[in-house]
Amino acid sequence: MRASLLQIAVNEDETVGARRERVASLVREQAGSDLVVLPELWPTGAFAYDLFEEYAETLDGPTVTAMAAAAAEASVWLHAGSVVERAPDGTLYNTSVVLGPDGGLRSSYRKIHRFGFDKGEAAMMGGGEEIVTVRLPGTGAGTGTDGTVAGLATCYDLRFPEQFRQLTDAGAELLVIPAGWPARRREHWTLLARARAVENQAYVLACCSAGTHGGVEQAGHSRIIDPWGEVIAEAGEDEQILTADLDLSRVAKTRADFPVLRDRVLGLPDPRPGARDA
Ligand SMILES: O=C(O)CCC(=O)C(=O)O
Repeated sequence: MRASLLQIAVNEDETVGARRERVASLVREQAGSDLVVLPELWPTGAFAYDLFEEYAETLDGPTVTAMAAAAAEASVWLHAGSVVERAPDGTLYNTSVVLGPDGGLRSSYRKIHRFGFDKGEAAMMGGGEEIVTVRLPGTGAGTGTDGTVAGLATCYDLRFPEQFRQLTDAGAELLVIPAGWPARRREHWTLLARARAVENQAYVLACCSAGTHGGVEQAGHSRIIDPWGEVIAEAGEDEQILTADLDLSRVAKTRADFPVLRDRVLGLPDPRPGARDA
């Protein structure tokens, strides 16, 4: 599978509409890749809270429509990062969408762990309630059969390993993580993305924004990490396109050769009473 991560610069001197057109044209240029990935909330910026209401959209709104057309034109699977979704009851969600090579909506995922400690996204948005995997027919080790299973998570979710373990249990071989991670915690971004690859023995596609918006400089440093934890491609701090060829057969091979997932002890006992005081 050839994967391309588009580390988009999200700056305030570009309008949402202009960025949408620019990103659509970048997606169209990725013909030849199997899977293209965009960052979290790239239309507005993950920290541009004042734009969330104005640019909230349904999943047939302007961003998803433009991305669907671009995916179909390039004939690629497109993880279109996330958008501010307005649900029928008016609730806003940070929702990732996956579009097929024909432009059809194949899956969506509402970010479960909202960032902001009761402010920002955590105050403005509802939290997702579903663990989401999506099968990408025509890609990976299963090419020609049933394709790769991707597990979806977004930005702050990266800090919650239990979500990724559930994705692995649901069959994920590839973990796709769009983000708008702040530069001031870049070390956490790179460390945790690698940890999720090692502990789940899965490929990780971690796609962050670049630029600065809402007063928050973005971390960049998008990464493609293999199931052994090796970083096979890494971006710098500016807008960049990162492309790598993934050998999805390495997921099953790594899990068979070094079978830590098999060695899990499920249902660990409760802590021994009083152990803390011993
Ligand atoms: O966990 C972090 O440090 C950053 C998370 C974040 O920026 C987000 O989820 O939007």
